[in-house]
Amino acid sequence: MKLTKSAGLRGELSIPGDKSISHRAVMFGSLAKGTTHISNFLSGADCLSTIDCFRKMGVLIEQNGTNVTVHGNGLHGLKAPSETLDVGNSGTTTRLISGILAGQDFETVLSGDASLNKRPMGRIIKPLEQMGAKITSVNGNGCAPLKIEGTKLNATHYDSPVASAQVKSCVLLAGLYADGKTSVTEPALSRNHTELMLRSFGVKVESHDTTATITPPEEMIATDIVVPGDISSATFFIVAGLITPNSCIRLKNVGINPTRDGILRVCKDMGADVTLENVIDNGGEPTADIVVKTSKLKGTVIGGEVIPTLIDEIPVIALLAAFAEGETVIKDAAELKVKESDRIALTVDNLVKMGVDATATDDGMIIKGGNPLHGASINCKYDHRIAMTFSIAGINAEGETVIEDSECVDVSYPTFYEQLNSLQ
Ligand SMILES: O=C(O)C1=C[C@@H](OP(=O)(O)O)[C@@H](O)[C@H](O)C1
Ligand SMILES: C=C(OP(=O)(O)O)C(=O)O
Repeated sequence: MKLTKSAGLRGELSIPGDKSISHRAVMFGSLAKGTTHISNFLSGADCLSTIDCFRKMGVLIEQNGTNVTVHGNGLHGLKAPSETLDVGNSGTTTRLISGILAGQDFETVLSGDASLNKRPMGRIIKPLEQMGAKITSVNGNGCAPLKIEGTKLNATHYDSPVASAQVKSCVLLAGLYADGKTSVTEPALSRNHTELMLRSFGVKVESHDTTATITPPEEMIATDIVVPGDISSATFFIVAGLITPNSCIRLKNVGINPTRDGILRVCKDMGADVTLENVIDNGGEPTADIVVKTSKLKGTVIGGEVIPTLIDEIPVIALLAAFAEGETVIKDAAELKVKESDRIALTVDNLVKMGVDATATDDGMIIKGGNPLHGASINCKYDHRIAMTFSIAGINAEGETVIEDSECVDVSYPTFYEQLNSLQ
């Protein structure tokens, strides 16, 4: 993909469905009794991997674009797959499904693409083993492929060393099959979509501060899910609207769950002109239209408890910081090193390539704003969020920017370039 400087972005976008919520709707619908209708489903490669895995375990799932119907098999109705489950590029699919598979009465093997098979799975192997699960890293390196021999599980309490919704969700989902209440405490609250959605499927889940507790149900009951727009996807256009001169963009129907809204807090701290309209409280997963205008920005410090609420947005927040006056420090974000790529190194390297004063640190980065950007050839290492971040950089740089392997945006945002073009 080739990009050149934009004269301004104007118009409105309907942001595609939330990736985290789309994954969970398919998983929980598959385990429920009855039919779950999902609307505004994210038809991105990661969520399609989740559909594929459950189809291979005998669940009838019909997909018609953003409408998905899941004919659930019930809590104990999954069938042994006849082949390895392909989790593609998706950490969420891998870690959440592992919790479910640990409690089945059959064996499965999970494997993904080159990036996925390098990501750490020890973080789920440890708590699952504490519950009595039989789960092994086939190559003995703590990564996928994973072999999971389903078995009876013991209820447990797990103190997670990381604020990770994938780890928390894995343990809670294994808890569906445990012999009593299972709880997880995390160092800071991560996204709570699992807790909220399990409740809407009739499961008792209690949340107190950073602890979530599940009581294993007899059955889960199907329900309909309307997926809000993905705030992580919206953030590319929030940043684009703020840094591109002469811009005014309305992003419609974006999920603003407080465990996901850190970007809005950062925008406020940086002095950005971002307003929320049509705020709707959908019972736990609120939505709003986000209106963004070109702004004069100032640097800030981003760290601590806000980090899990904006973890996937950090590469593009770093770009925002490059257009702010003064220094921005991003800290407590070492988790970025174990995403689809090392997002600290790759973000900083590519920002520097485009002329930004950016330095990587052990747990984040320091960006001094104000340097003009110039075009560059960007190797995104097949990381969708890096490809989109540097596409937005490209429309704000002198000369031409080329994004290699830009098709990887399909992982979370297949219509990204179409929507970007519609604003020019
Ligand atoms: O639970 C989820 O849906 C997700 C949790 C986050 O990962 P971690 O749990 O590893 O922080 C996030 O980065 C990922 O994109 C989606
Ligand atoms: C980290 C991400 O996803 P996952 O962990 O599901 O691969 C992401 O979408 O940025």
